[in-house]
Amino acid sequence: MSQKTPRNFFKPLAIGAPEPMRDLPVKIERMIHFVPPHLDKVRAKVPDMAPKVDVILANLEDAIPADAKDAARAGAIEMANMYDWQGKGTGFWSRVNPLNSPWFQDDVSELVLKAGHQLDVIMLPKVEGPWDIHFADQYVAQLEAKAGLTRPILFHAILETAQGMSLVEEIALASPRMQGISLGPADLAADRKMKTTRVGGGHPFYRVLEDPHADGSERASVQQDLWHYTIARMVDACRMAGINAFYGPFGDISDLDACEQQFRNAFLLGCAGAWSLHPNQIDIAKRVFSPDPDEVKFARRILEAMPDGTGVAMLDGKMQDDATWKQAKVIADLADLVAAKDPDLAAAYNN
Ligand SMILES: CC(C)(COP(=O)(O)OP(=O)(O)OC[C@H]1O[C@@H](n2cnc3c(N)ncnc32)[C@H](O)[C@@H]1OP(=O)(O)O)[C@@H](O)C(=O)NCCC(=O)NCCSC(=O)C[C@H](O)C(=O)O
Ligand SMILES: [Mg+2]
Repeated sequence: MSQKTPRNFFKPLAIGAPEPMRDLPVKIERMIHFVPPHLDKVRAKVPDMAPKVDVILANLEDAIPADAKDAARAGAIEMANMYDWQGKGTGFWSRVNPLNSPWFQDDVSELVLKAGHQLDVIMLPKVEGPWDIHFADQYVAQLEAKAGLTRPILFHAILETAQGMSLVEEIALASPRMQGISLGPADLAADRKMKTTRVGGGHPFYRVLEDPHADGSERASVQQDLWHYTIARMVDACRMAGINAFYGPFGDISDLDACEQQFRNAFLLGCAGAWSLHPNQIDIAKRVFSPDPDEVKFARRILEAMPDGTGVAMLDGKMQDDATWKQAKVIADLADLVAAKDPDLAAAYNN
């Protein structure tokens, strides 16, 4: 048997390392806000930004120049001490460099040994298979033991290679540390040899054309979603493993409408949040990944109409049953989490 036994799955991988979590913390993670830690001007904004977002991520990988990797790592460790992350509830994550890079070992060891007490999640890029998670899992356990940490640091994998895509279910199940997976559309497009230089969103050439008309009139054609299959499969793998799926970056910073549409597609397909690369994407993610007030009120009506979650009811002409009760529960529970952090939305959900 190549799999660990169920009992061994939750055994610490180093003597002295904290017990792996059996249940993940329940948090809202509507936006994972990327910060380039080597830029003093942007890093200085962290204490002001932290209360306004759900997660701040210190990015050490792509978008950080090779000659700034040490500065970015030092900046990330400084960020750990710029805010009371564990006390105030905003997630503090860091995206480290790839496991085969010359920077991975220093990234992970310095983050865990010097910032582990504040670090919630390590984001692992370019994950090829469960073996990457297994390696990082034991390496981090050794470092946690050395640092005397009492809370395990969780992992978030980026789905951005064709091999990783083919093994996404095994990646999702590879460790108790797994808390989520994000789509990385740029690297995945490159690895798949897709013919687009865009970071997420659609492409004007990816369309469906209507059949020819007898009268030769112009045929309607509609742009299609390049990412539907990928996001849907990622969501299935994550939900099967009891973790959350996330849409990653939307690179056209100036196109707020297309960003919102891409985030909304991901939300409707089951994603819990998205990356925000720029301040102008934070409110888009907040708006999209918080349930709509009218949807919340209707969901609560479904729960009230079937208190024990079984049977059938008609609401506004729509059939409700055990399945829609579960759908309603997803929306109502998310609304409760959002309302606890966002007084404006709390008011909108309750008026
Ligand atoms: C994309 C940017 C380089 C744009 O920065 P800039 O040119 O400075 O934008 P603005 O002039 O509009 O900035 C306005 C003010 O906002 C501040 N700012 C900019 N970015 C951030 C930020 N992320 N957090 C906080 N504050 C930010 C500027 O400093 C300006 O402030 P002020 O002058 O005081 O008004 C930049 O946004 C950026 O670097 N974003 C992060 C990009 C990133 O992390 N990319 C990597 C993730 S995507 C990826 O790796 C692909 C993925 O893996 C895949 O494979 O798909
Ligand atoms: Mg990438």
